[in-house]
Amino acid sequence: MSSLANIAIEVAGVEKAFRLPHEQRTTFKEYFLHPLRHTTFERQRALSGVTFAVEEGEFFGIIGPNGSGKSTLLKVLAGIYRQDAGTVRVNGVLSPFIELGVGFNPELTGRDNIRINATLLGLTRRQIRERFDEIVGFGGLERFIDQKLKNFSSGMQVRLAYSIAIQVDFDILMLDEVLAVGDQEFQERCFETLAAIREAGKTIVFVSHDLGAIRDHCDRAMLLLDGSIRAIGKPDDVLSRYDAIVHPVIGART
Ligand SMILES: Nc1ncnc2c1ncn2[C@@H]1O[C@H](COP(=O)(O)OP(=O)(O)OP(=O)(O)O)[C@@H](O)[C@H]1O
Repeated sequence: MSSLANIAIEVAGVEKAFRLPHEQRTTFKEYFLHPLRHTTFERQRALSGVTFAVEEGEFFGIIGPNGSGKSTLLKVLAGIYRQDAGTVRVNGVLSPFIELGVGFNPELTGRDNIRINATLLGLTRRQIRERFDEIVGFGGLERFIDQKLKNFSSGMQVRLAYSIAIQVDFDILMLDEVLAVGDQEFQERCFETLAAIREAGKTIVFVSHDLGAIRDHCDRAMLLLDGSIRAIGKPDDVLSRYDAIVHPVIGART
């Protein structure tokens, strides 16, 4: 393991569960028969004993089936959720890039949304002015920028959100399944920017169901299953493990 100075993210023994309410009374009759019966809660475990580290400058991929805990983990890293147990250490400025388009207002134009979203992400007025054309240009949104956001397709909204987010100064960029809705050409340009971000020594944590992208771009990958780490290492090895777990019968035949 590298010295701590080279570690961007260090996670040790992280646990996270959600409380899911169960309403016991569903009808008026039940309400009158059992007026004191309360809502009960079921604990939904989302992360269990999660321990790993990401080195500075790494392009680190996280994969796993739906509901395996990937987004919860990113939200714990970002401090949006507090873990129930364990420690999280983040060395450097984390991009607030967790769910694209947070703060977007569908009733406002693309132009106004850039101003608001970029302000929320920490850019000054002057930075927004200076970087405005680059944001619009990267998103290829020149023709749409004065239209209301509700008229943007979901792909266009993602283009806009991504274009703003990469203008924010950060050391660690977290992407949660955000490129999936972009078209092929936009995705390729995004991966070019990600390569440049990495060249600049910054760290990228990339959650995706696009296993090809994980294989092609990540230095290392991690497989989450039911909130636990099932594999971590070279993308090819982790993808094989994923395949063996998700398609065990096929895996057994090959
Ligand atoms: N806010 C929440 N309240 C209650 N349960 C939640 C909440 N967020 C996530 N969960 C539960 O935690 C588990 C992990 O969910 P999470 O969204 O982290 O999975 P994921 O791997 O990101 O899934 P996906 O690939 O579908 O995006 C799931 O069982 C989910 O139902």
